[in-house]
Amino acid sequence: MELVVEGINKYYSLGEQSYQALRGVSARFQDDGLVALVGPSGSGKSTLLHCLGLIDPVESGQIYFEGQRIDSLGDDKKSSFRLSRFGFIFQSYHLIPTLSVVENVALPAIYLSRDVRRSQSYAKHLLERVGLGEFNKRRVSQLSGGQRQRVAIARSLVNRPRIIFADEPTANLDSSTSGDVLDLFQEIVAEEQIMAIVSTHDPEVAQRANRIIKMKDGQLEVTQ
Ligand SMILES: Nc1ncnc2c1ncn2[C@@H]1O[C@H](COP(=O)(O)OP(=O)(O)OP(=O)(O)O)[C@@H](O)[C@H]1O
Repeated sequence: MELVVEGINKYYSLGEQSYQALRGVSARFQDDGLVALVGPSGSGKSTLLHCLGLIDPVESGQIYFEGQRIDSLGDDKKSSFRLSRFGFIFQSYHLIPTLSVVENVALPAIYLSRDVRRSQSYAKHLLERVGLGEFNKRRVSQLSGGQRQRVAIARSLVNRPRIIFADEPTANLDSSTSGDVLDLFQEIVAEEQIMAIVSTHDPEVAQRANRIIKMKDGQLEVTQ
């Protein structure tokens, strides 16, 4: 699959001033497997992931998925596009503590108005896949960090996405747990032929990547 960005600019307003976090970013991703987005703190990695994943709007420039322009979709179309094609994994998991593990995993499917029972049954299958089959009914607060990130991986897969955006997925994990979570993630991404764009400071992620993209001051520095 192909994701193309052309000249995107993103500003944050800071009181009366504005700060330009992305400066004319252009890139083409095509069946790239695991892509690592690296660069110093504040260089714009999270901002770029949020914009590519249609979580945040861009001020100018265009984003195309399989040739279709997606940044200019209306709000409803944008969110159903995002839910059905993209999955997300965050540094601090973003799981809902009042829901059970299986309910968390099924949630993006429920948001797409999919059948609740079928969504939960697929969620259970995904939890087996990430090694948490026995934890379906637990609350998220009863899980370790590594287990929470496995739940988040399962959740990112529930709508069978084409692209997963992961924002520093191992930043809160110790190195041995990170290694295990990355092994699993890498395996699933390859099996399902999903493209994964991962922002990271973790050299282990970069080592595993099929492609490394470097950011500096809101721009792409070097692509390989
Ligand atoms: N909501 C916001 N409001 C104002 N400025 C922001 C906001 N979010 C990010 N920024 C600024 O935009 C720039 C890019 O931030 P971003 O979080 O994308 O960087 P990053 O490369 O992901 O950093 P890190 O590696 O520390 O996570 C930074 O200068 C940051 O201070």
